[in-house]
Amino acid sequence: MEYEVRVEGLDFSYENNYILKNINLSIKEGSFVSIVGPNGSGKSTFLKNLSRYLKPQKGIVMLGNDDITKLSQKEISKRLSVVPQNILVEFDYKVKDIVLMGRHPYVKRLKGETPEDIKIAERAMKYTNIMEFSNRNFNELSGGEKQRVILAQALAQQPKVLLMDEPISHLDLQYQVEILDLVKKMTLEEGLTSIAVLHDLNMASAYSDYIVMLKGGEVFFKGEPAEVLTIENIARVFNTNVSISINPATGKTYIYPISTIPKKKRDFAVHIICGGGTGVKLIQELAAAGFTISTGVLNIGDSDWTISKEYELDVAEETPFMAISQEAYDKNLELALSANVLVLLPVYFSKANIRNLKMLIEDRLKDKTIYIVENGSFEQRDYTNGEALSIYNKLIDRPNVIQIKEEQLKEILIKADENHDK
Ligand SMILES: Nc1ncnc2c1ncn2[C@@H]1O[C@H](COP(=O)(O)OP(=O)(O)OP(=O)(O)O)[C@@H](O)[C@H]1O
Repeated sequence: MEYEVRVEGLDFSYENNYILKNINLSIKEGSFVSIVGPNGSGKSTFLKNLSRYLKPQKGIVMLGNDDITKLSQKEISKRLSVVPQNILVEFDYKVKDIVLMGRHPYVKRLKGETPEDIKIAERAMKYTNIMEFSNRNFNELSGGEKQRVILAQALAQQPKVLLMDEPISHLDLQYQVEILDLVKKMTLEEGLTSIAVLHDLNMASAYSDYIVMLKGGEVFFKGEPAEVLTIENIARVFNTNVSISINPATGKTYIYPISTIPKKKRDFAVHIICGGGTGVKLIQELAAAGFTISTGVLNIGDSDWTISKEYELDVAEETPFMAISQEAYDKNLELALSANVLVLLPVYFSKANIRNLKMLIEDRLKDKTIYIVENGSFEQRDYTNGEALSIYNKLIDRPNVIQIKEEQLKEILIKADENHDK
């Protein structure tokens, strides 16, 4: 398969300060790729390594079939153009001259621009809707107008690859959509490969074929928008609670941030048996609703463990890959006993964590309401040769156990809390 941009084993550091670590990516020709990640995660540094403005200490960047280090600056400029984050134009050039500078890689020495160059620059100005101020001085323009001029210059370069660092940060909504529509159209119709640093995850979701999520200079997740922009991934990378839905108009993932300030602090305590990421969404929702939450037994480093720690919950924990010890079991039971209700999420059971299930049939918990969330068949989650299934079957027959869908859980717990307060 032909790849327009390929990055292999790229490491970059400023002096001894490692910024990018072992980046590997293959970006297909004609795709729209967004680079997302928190401030300081290395997005701009990564783009600068792609354009050879910065040179990686390790690894290679391929443009088509060529190693970028083997190409001359002029050759790179014919294939790749950059819309930088900070636009600095020291001399007060006219807009049309700045756009025409995009033709420099093509201009033959002593010959100057040809009528063809001028036509291409004008087309780029029309595309970006800046014709009306083509005779004005660049430094008089607003931030958004400047951003469009720089994009026009980049397009006048007729690149195969367009790198954009926060290209819509200064634009109002109309121009955000216009510019991203324009770039998207060029990827679809002209095979342009576009790689953009975007802060707005909803814009990234709407326009990208592929998203790369950086954290601490490493690729944390990459893939199609719906695979990358999940509640769990956003919580881990941005330390932020979001809820996600599918935009009915576009079919794309839509992200809503959730304030972490609980509307009401509740004494009502919920102990959640989870693991492997099954608890992330519920923990966020219940924490946002003000519940007192505990979790267990979770292996240290598991995504449910990580989010529990971020929310400073009480967690019964165990060393990774170890079976639940007596000590962890006792802590889990202690948390379960002090909670008002228990919740069992659809986790996989193996010999290592089967004690989480066994605990729920302890006599001491027979008066505690246990909500069980099932999302398929328990058999598929049983890796204990039937031992877990037989405990589970006993459990669901108990009068204190209620089977429930996960989406009903929050409302039921809110009601349970209100009844409990009366
Ligand atoms: N010229 C430089 N010299 C030394 N350190 C730098 C330099 N430029 C950036 N850094 C550091 O490299 C890290 C990554 O910065 P970078 O600008 O790539 O992040 P970013 O993800 O684009 O951030 P933002 O979202 O804030 O624009 C930061 O810690 C930053 O302080």
